Amino acid sequence: MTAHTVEYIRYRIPADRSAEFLAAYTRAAVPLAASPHCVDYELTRCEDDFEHYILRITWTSTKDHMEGFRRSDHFKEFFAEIRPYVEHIEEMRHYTPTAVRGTGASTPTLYAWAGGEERLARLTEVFYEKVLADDLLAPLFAGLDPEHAHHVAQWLGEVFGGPAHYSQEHGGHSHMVAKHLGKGITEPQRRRWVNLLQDAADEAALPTDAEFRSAFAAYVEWGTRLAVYFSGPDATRPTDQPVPLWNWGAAPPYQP
Ligand code: HEM
Repeated sequence: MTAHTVEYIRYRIPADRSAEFLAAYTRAAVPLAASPHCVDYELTRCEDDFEHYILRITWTSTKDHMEGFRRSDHFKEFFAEIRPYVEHIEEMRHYTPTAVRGTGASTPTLYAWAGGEERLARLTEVFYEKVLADDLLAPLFAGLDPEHAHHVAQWLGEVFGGPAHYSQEHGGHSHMVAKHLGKGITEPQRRRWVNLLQDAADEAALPTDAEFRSAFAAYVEWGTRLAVYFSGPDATRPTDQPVPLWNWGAAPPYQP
């Protein structure tokens, strides 16, 4: 779990000042968003009592908030806008996220959207038929375990938000990565793997909408480049990590 902290600031703003309050916060949000210590923020208004507002700010840590943001020029700009409302604050405290968190089902997982277990099984079946008939890839997969296609379908299913069968039955991320150690995958082989998987996605009738295919392609690009790295001379078996969970939209940049 991350060390992020969530600050809640509860305001009670007299009804006749709410328009200027919202306008001030719209301006204050600019330096707030510009702070490298701010992860995200949201100001919400109570539906039952319009005078009540809650501002939620996720900080990289309490220390970053108190010693980074509070001493920065961003804070000076921010505070200049919201100073008139400080007297209307009812609570201003930091909260530590607990393990009870998650997302709801309002957006289907990539797994569900793709067509679930059956469609991914079809994908890998078609794909490995192509791989075994391919001049560049067939030598890498000589003597392939007949269960391989099924295992890769389980892996993809878990990555795309489906059941955790791969982790439960095979050992998770480091187990999968270790399967590539020492294979010496070349860039032309990686590119061929990507191309054949995209062809297989068409043949196995995976959804063709732009959103699904861009998320799918992004994962395949990411995963194959990792496979090349871990198959190379400098790689060692990584420590145990959870299976990566891929989602819709852009992935955030990797920041160690
Ligand atoms: C998104 C990219 C990739 C994914 C998700 C993936 C997935 C997997 C998984 C789950 C296994 C282990 C299967 C098992 O547990 O039995 C595996 C093994 C393997 N993968 Fe990949 N892989 C990827 C990229 C690549 C690429 C680019 C190549 C080569 C061009 C490759 C070649 C192999 C080989 C040779 C094995 C070992 C097969 C064996 O057991 O003999 N993989 N891969």
